[in-house]
Amino acid sequence: MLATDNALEDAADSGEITFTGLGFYDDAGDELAVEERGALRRMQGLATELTDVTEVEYRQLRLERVVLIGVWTVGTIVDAETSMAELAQLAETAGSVVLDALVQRRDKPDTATYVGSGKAKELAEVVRAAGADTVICDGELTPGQLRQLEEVVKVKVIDRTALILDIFAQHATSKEGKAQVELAQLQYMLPRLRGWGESMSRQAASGGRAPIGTRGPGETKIETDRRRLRARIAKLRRELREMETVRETKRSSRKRGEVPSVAIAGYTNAGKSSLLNRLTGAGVLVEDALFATLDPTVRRATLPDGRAFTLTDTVGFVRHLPHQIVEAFRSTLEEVADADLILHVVDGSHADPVGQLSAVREVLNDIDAGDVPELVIVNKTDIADKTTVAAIRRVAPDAVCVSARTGAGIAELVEALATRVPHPQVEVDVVVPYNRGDLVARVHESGEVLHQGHNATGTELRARVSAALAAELGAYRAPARV
Ligand SMILES: Nc1nc2c(ncn2[C@@H]2O[C@H](COP(=O)(O)OP(=O)(O)OP(=O)(O)O)[C@@H](O)[C@H]2O)c(=O)[nH]1
Ligand SMILES: [Mg+2]
Repeated sequence: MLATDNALEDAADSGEITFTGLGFYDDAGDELAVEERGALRRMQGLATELTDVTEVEYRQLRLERVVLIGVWTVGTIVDAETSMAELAQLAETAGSVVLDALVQRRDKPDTATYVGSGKAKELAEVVRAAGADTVICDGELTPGQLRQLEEVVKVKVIDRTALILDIFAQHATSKEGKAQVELAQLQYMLPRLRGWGESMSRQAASGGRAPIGTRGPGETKIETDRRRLRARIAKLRRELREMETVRETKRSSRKRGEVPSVAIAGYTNAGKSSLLNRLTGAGVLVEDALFATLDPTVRRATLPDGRAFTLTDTVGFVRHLPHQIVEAFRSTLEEVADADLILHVVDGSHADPVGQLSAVREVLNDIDAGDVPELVIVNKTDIADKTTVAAIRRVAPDAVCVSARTGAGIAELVEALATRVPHPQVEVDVVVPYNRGDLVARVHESGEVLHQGHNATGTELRARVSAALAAELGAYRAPARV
């Protein structure tokens, strides 16, 4: 385990630095957070009674008993199964019970009803027999496809993007996280908006434009909704920009300290938070659920040689992460793009870790983090099979194998970190007067001390430090030795 500061810098976006003694986040605290989350889920269905609700509200109603449907266009049957298993896991994370799952082999999804018309009828039958209230499709559907499939199956139809957005909405806790998710949801909803349970909007939905005479002062509900949505989007954008400024300030103050930063990234549920906990004893929420972590958590850690760095836990990635999410979370994801090193955690026990590796790299490129040095960590080696681990090592030969659960390989990981975390750039040889103890402390904190001694005028230090700190020390350069 790495040494950690007790005064840990908490959730980078809370707008303030919270000091969390290690006892604060103990195991019991984690359980509590998980329990609270469950309670939140159970409260989701309150709006079920509404009869005249907008599309936005309607899509947010509880998903309870669901049937999954997928179109399998490319790849092997195993790929199709992995994809459906992930959809099932996402659905369960959102709080639903998966009753059945169907896959259809097609060259491309049907333009009208996503699956072919015959399959849609079969799906309707399965839905009826199982008593399901929702169908979830394994892809992103057009508004038209959603509506037409709904007409056949007679229950609510949502797509994978909406499902992921729903999970994010349930898991967001910080003010910024909530605002980011809401923004993503509204952007998803806007083009899909249609009234629900109201004749005017029904007309609009089936006929496209509302008939002449129904516009103007007697504006249709859908138009009012659209206007309300746009206003809300603008407001959220403004608020997020302000929060971003706060985050920027904090990040640049961290940068000024010139402590190298390491970001933990990877597919959702890979064990990123577990690894952070294992490395720092930080007590970050770990849950066998997708997207357990949405807010970046920054911890300070020290390498065995005394060098300090920051370690950031981040939101997990997923195949085809909805672009609305990437957009909305761009500012938090920038923490990753700004890092000196990315620890790319991959779940060695998963069915397709190599696919996950490339899905994550795609998102990293998307957020301009493609050039940041990356160290692949194969996690869960306690339950992974050897051939899978070997397959990962073929695509990532430098990968370090660990188990965050048992602690196996963690010592090797710390060693790898020690060689990868960048060393301070400038060597200085100074005598710091005794009244500048603050400077000496900073050299110890962010630099590497090569030699320390004391003389009549002050503390003699030979050390490697950042360029910024070297400049501050410039006034105390040691007299040339004879
Ligand atoms: N067997 C085993 N399970 C692990 C290991 N590391 C993590 N897990 C489990 O994997 C699940 C996910 O762990 P998290 O640490 O929450 O994963 P994450 O990557 O932070 O997930 P998100 O924040 O949801 O993206 C939890 O149930 C952990 O207990 C490991 O080394 N071995
Ligand atoms: Mg996590």
